[in-house]
Amino acid sequence: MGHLAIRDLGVEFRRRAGLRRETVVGLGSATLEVRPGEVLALVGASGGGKSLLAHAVLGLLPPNARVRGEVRLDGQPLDEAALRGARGRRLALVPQSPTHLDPLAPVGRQLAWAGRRGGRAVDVGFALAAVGLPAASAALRPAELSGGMARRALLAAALGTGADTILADEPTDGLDPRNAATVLATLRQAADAGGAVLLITHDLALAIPVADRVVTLWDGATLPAEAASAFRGAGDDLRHEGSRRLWQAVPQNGFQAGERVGA
Ligand SMILES: Nc1ncnc2c1ncn2[C@@H]1O[C@H](COP(=O)(O)OP(=O)(O)OP(=O)(O)O)[C@@H](O)[C@H]1O
Repeated sequence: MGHLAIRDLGVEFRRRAGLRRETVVGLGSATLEVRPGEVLALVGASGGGKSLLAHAVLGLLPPNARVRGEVRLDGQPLDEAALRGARGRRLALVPQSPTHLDPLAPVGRQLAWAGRRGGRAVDVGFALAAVGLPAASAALRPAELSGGMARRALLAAALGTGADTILADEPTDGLDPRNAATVLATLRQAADAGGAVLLITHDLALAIPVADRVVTLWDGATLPAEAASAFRGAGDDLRHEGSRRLWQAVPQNGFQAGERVGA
């Protein structure tokens, strides 16, 4: 059972600007909890820090990053040693960029590696079918995959680890509606099997049908979670003004081009 708790997580970068050094805030402050058996959607505008949150949890930030805050897995602090043990076993990332696949290895082999990292044998054909990929894609190298196929291969690899806590960063980006639905259904199944799934997306409308709760990243900080079912009608069941504004801004609710959310 996965239970991921993040408290006041912030990320800054140190960089040189001419002769000066400056600090850039990538993620202001994020607090959220992903419980076993749920899909928690983290939504927010592009550049808000959603990917940084996932990378900070997994310890994948570059050396010039400074991370503040607390991350716990099943109540235990996820410090460096705990992370080494959990990454690829308890905790898996579906990265946003398909470049995370090894360019030289066939997909099937990469799925088998992922399983081995998690201490299990992967049925490659089954893992591919679960994300809507044909069995023949096991023999293909990443360069032979379409962008959408590569994205689904990344999801298959993350699930192949058997991790009970999955952080999926824009997993439907670039997918047609049918394949996006397959990916979301697969994540839902992982949660229904007891896993904790953090679904990171800029697309609130896409997240609502699959998520149990939704956390909005607003101006660099998270709003308290809302029930996904509260995003309906005029948004009267939503508890926070920021959530209401986000809901009113989705195209289905008559968002006008040029309107600015939060203005
Ligand atoms: N290595 C880095 N050095 C400096 N700034 C960075 C670095 N990585 C990310 N940032 C900045 O941090 C902010 C948040 O980036 P992040 O990739 O987390 O956004 P996001 O919400 O995932 O957006 P998107 O949905 O477009 O991927 C951005 O302003 C980005 O430019």
